[in-house]
Amino acid sequence: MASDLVSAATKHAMSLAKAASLSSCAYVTFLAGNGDYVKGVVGLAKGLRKVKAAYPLVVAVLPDVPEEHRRILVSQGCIVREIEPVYPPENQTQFARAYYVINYSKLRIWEFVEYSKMIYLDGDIQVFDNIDHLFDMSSGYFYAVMDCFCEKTWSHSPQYKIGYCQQCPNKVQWPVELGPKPPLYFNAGMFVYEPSRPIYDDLLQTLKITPPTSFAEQDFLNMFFRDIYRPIPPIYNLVLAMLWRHPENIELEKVKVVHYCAAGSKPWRYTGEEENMDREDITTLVKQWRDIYNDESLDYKRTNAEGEDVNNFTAVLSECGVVYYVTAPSAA
Ligand SMILES: O=c1ccn([C@@H]2O[C@H](COP(=O)(O)OP(=O)(O)O)[C@@H](O)[C@H]2O)c(=O)[nH]1
Ligand SMILES: OC[C@H]1O[C@H](O[C@@H]2[C@@H](O)[C@H](O)[C@@H](O)[C@H](O)[C@@H]2O)[C@H](O)[C@@H](O)[C@H]1O
Ligand SMILES: [Mn+2]
Repeated sequence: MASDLVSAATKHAMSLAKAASLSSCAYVTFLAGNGDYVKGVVGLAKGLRKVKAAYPLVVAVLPDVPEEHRRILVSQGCIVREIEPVYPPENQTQFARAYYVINYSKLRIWEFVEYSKMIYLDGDIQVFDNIDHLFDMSSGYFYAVMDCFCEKTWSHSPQYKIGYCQQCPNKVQWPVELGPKPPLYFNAGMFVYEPSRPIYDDLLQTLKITPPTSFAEQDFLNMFFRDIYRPIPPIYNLVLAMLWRHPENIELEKVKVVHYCAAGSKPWRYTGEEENMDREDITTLVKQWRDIYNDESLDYKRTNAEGEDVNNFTAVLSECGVVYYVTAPSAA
């Protein structure tokens, strides 16, 4: 009995793996620790399913992500890939947020060369409209949405100190005495990129000789990809602070991707107490995230070639000790 199941599972996993390798695009996110960000990733997996994304969601997990969280992600149709941490050189830098040091591990996703193009999404992002078309953009560039420098998290920067922001470059001109205007700067919570072994090796080699800075891997990626960075519209990564810092640049009804990065905005731990968190647009966006997260109809249903629900199949397998991470053809 168990041996039949195992051979069936092997065949099933191999057919799915073959299907996944044919579709050389995928979404990818990053998960670290044993805390509640796993809820963000589950919400993202369900959101991609709701918009009928055509590609799987790969989750790059650090070794400290517990087995139970990995099972939850597999049960939601995710492809779970363990990565080793990446640390910046020894430094005295004060990161904008202390935990940013773990975000350098995101660089491992350049090693996922079985995919020709990937869209990286932070675990605190939700996709409310299909964005598969972004995979069709010209290759050879790094696509991401421009960030905003107006939040207190930027108070260390010359931009913040003089009130300059790339979102409104004519409001406060960049003073000549500060030298050339800073190049366009992207938010690293969402980007379209091409995995590549040579670029991966170059990233890690370059990191070894690059002193860390406040926004950790985001600063590093902006420096590294400066020459091929192409801005894409903010509808693809609404950094929430834009709603109160640059509302003139945002048409909320057209936004496809929301990034819950403002302090206090993580939907799975939202209380509404922090600054700006009582805004109607924020409470609405948090509810929209929670509606998806709590929608059981969006849970992943594993089916075989005959379309039969095989969820119990996975459960039975795990009972007889066979735990495998099925590479599903699509998390959606
Ligand atoms: O404890 C943590 C902190 C961060 N992350 C991952 O790292 C990303 C970047 O961190 P965060 O989104 O909190 O930064 P922000 O965009 O809010 O500055 C998160 O979205 C998660 O994917 C994680 O998995 N566990
Ligand atoms: O490790 C650095 C992080 O830097 C970025 O977050 C920041 C940035 O967006 C600021 O502009 C905001 O003011 C701030 O709130 C927000 O946390 C990325 O979202 C995240 O993925 C990660 O790269
Ligand atoms: Mn984020």
